[in-house]
Amino acid sequence: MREYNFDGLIGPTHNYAGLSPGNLASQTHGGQPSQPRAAALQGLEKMRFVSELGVGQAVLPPQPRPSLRTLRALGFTGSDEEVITRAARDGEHLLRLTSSASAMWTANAATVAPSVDTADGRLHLTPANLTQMFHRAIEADTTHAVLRAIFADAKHFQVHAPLPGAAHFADEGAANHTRLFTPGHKAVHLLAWGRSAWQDVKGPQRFPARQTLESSQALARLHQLEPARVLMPQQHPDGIDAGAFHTDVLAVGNERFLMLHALAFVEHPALLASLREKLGEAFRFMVATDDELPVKDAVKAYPFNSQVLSLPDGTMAIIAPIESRETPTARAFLERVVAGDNPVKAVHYLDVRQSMNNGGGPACLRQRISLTDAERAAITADVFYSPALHEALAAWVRRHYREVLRPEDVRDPLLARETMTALDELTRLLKLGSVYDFQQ
Ligand SMILES: NCCC[C@H](NC(=O)CCC(=O)O)C(=O)O
Repeated sequence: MREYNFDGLIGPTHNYAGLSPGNLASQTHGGQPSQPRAAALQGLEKMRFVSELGVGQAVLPPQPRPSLRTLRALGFTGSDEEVITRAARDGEHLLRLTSSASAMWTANAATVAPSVDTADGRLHLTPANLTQMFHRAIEADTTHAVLRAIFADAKHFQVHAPLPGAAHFADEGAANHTRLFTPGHKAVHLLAWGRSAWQDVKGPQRFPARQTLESSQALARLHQLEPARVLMPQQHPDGIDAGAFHTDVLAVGNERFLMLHALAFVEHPALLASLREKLGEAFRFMVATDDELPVKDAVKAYPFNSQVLSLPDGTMAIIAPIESRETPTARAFLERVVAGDNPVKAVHYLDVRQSMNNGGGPACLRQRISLTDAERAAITADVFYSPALHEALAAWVRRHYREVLRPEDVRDPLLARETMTALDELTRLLKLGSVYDFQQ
């Protein structure tokens, strides 16, 4: 098995609309101009870096925005241009909600269980319904279509439908999922959650908890995971109230290593004890206390939203956002990790600032999918990273993306046209077939 990081290609409408309460970066940068072209190229550079480390890399496409399908479903009629002009008359907010390039954060696209962990020996994927935030909920249908197109071979893959219902089964995908394993032990899946639909659990006071316990339970069932190898910790309500809207803002794990902030989970010492019991002596962890790394710094600098990657030489490397190098407490923690008794031997700081300014670090930008050789061979879409694909995608970005997008630009009907032209070309470049509603 080899892990592939499926990064979201940042879409042409990348903008700062302040859409996510509880996500402090989104709130802070709302209304500022964005740089879609630079954003997409930053994302591609991260893919290049990861690939050059010898780690599997692949790409997932952006989604059509503004979502004309959504605007039509809300009653705006006429040609594409008329739909946008009419929606703009009702104010900019609806256009902002339907123009977000938020599908770039593919950690939220789905939750995945590799075939070694599932009862039927197939790889299971469930697109996240993202019902907690309207601008993200409209991603689910297209994500489902894209995953069905890529993971089409039913012998190897099962792509489930997004979880049904609204608030009860709110699901944010792999941002709340961590898979850990040690030699000689089966993998353990951590499926975290922030609130319960039915049980009386103390949740955050200030900001919304996005994922429910009941969703995590449904994912464990759908993916046919062995119940004894699943743990469902609660995200710490104080962590959520400090801006950790997803688990991956305060915790990240890989194979036999987990690093976390003390406010990532409720009762983290008990969680670490059960992990030690399930994974044995080889399991390693590093906890940052609030004294060492104030949660405010962790939310601002995102050291836990790093990618922890297994390298071909058996060691691990951390890909952290440059904000973590600029924040002394975050940097000191990462340096302590590298010096500690664990497999991490290096930390690399990368610039994904365009995405960071909306609350998405290196880990948010990727969906981890472990594939056997046979599974990889069953995928016919051209989504696996290569220097040639990089060149083609960078040229595509330069051809189609605007340099700057101001908040009021979402009113421009040309933006939708440009995006459709770009995405239509992209589906051919990636050999995806017709996955978008405007292609039907
Ligand atoms: N995993 C990181 C997700 C970040 C994402 N941000 C946003 O949607 C901000 C969009 C805006 O405000 O323009 C979110 O909060 O779900």
